[in-house]
Amino acid sequence: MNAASGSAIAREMRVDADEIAERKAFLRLGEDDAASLRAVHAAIGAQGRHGFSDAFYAALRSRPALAALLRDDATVARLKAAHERYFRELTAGEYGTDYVARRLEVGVTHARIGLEPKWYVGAFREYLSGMVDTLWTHSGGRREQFVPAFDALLKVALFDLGLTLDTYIHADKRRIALRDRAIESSVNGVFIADAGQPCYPLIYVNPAFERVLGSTAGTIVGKPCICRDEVADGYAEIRRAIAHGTEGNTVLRLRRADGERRWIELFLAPVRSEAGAVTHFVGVLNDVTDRKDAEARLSHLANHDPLTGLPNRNLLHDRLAHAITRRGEGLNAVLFLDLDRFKLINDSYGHDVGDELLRAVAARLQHCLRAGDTVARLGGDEFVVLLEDLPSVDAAAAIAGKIASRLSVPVTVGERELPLAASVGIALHPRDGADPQTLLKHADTAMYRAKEAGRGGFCFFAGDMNAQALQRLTLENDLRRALDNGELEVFYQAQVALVDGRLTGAEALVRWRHPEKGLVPPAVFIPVAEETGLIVSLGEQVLRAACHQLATWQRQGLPRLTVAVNLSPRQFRQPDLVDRVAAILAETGADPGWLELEITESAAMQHAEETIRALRRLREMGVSLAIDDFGTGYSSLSYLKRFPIDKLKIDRSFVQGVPDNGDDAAIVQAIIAMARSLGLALLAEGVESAAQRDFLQAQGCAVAQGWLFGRAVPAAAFERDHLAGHGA
Ligand SMILES: Nc1nc2c(ncn2[C@@H]2O[C@H](COP(=O)(O)O[C@H]3[C@@H](O)[C@H](n4cnc5c(=O)[nH]c(N)nc54)O[C@@H]3COP(=O)(O)O)[C@@H](O)[C@H]2O)c(=O)[nH]1
Repeated sequence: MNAASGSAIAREMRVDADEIAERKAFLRLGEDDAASLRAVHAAIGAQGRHGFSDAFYAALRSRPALAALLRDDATVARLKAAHERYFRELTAGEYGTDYVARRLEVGVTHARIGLEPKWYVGAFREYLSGMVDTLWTHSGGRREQFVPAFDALLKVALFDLGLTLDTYIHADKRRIALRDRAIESSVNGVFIADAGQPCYPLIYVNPAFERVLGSTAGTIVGKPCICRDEVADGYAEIRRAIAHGTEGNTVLRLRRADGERRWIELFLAPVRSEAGAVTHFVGVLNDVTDRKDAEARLSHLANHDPLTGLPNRNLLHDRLAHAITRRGEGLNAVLFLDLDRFKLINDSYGHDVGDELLRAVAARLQHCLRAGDTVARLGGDEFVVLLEDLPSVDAAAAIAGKIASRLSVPVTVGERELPLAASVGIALHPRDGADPQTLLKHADTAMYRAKEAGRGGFCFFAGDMNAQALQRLTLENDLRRALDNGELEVFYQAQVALVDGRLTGAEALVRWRHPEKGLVPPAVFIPVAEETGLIVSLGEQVLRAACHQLATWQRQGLPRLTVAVNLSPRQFRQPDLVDRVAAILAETGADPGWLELEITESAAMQHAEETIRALRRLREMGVSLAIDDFGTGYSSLSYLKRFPIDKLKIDRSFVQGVPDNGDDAAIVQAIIAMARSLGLALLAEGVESAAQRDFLQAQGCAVAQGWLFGRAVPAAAFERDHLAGHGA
């Protein structure tokens, strides 16, 4: 209770004039009593002037419990002043509303400082006893004077005592009422459950509790607080707290009265009797559904790929770590997937199409796996599948095969049918690693091996792959240096007319003169260059060198010959390829009519329409065009007819089989017939024997290239071997 004025307290306690009159009447405190006291007032007042208060408070402070309350000298000084005032008023004979108000104020002050009624009553006795002697002396030992005065003093003292004790009761009531109103006004749901009954029935719930759970107190008070068979998540913590009589808190998924499921955070604490026994539980609860939803959204964002909704690297990592620690008999397989040629699709058709393709891949992967398997996207076109507790290596292979096969079916995006293929690398736990990083790294390494082995397949990790990966990295670094240091050289291999062995042209073939390793064959470094993108600058160096060379041969007055330069698929996909070729021709002064550009059949078919446009522009510049490795891809004849090309180069894998291998012979014959019907020139690659040469010539192939006519050699050797006597 705060320091309210006595009259305000009186109003609150309803101690008005009528109440005062009733109290006085019951005590028989009347005017004659007032007169008796007024008669002794002066004598008693004199007693108060002689250090009565000091002695009184010294007596009070001698009791340890009171000394603790009266430790503060300022408070004691204030109390003494009030006490002396009271002393003056007690026998003054005025016991109306002002007097009452002051008494109530004193009671409130006592209650506020924590002076319990027992101390107050005891102290009051001390106070009164001190007056008896004064009264007796003042009466001069006359009973008829002493008794009325003492009786009047007793009545006033009891009148005061009653008022003061009522202020204590009122202060308690007020405190309890405030607590009740605070609990009722709380925004947190509050309940009290009876700890002495089975299932701890609710005995009180506040309005916020009703709002949170959508039920009225009438329907839930008396109902069990913790259901006997409740096993839902979160209840265990509450059961534990109840069993140990301790505090507990948890978050529960509860169903509101209207059926809606909400997340409720609950704090529970035991309420103990004075003897320490748990008699009740008090609980505070809140609806934390919005917070939980936000947390769930954040956690989803942190753990999932926004494009496909699949788990991301984080979550994969967690699941993989969990799978590793789980003790099981089976194997865990990490499948690292990379889409073949995805970048090409993305670059050619735009990111929207690329995104659509990735979503389709995600859906296919999920479709062909069990619910317990994890499909994650790491970014770009990299996906990882985690298969837990597999019975055997074969099971991993079977699933990898299934994935590769499902991902080999083209995806339709809008009106486009996009070719699809994925290379899959597999690492097994525990065989290939004991932690997520190692397993992922090894699966990645195996994936590269799968890619090298031919796209659209899968490959298990093998112990020596890391060494190979390192070798490959070294090769890549060396190649970068080689490009800067001019370690690449262009060799030339002769192309001859079969009818008379006359030189018709040369193929420019790159060689790498490695400072330590010597001559490195292109089959070793071209795939690395292609994968890393270095092929673009490598290809340009070769084209520039070949154009310089042919410009030199032109200036030497040689009869016209074509110099064929390979264009890698990646180079061919460069949007400014045609401008680059034109710039190199201009820079070197080479005659475009002497230049032939070779693109592989598969590169040409990948983007047939774009290919046609690029080839047309090159053709318009006067450059001739050849399809390399013909027969190894799956050319669409309709496209082939539309390609503005001049020549087909029969792949050496077919040439090698002729004339003995019937299949190869049939293929070579079919290619020759096709070229003839399309009006295209022909060249057979890889002719090593006279028998091959004769067969090809007999079938109508006019020009060939191969070791039979000469290996690829530096320009000077080529001039010596093939151009001597022709002006070089
Ligand atoms: N993008 C570029 N690719 C290039 C470039 N230079 C070469 N390459 C490609 O590298 C692959 C291997 O080339 P290489 O080792 O030079 O092999 C070529 C010939 O040496 C070889 N050949 C020629 N005759 C014979 C023969 O009788 N037998 C036999 N076993 N091999 C022979 O064939 C290769 C030429 O192939 P192709 O280009 O398909 O005509 C190879 O794929 C090259 O294309 C470059 O500058 N850029």
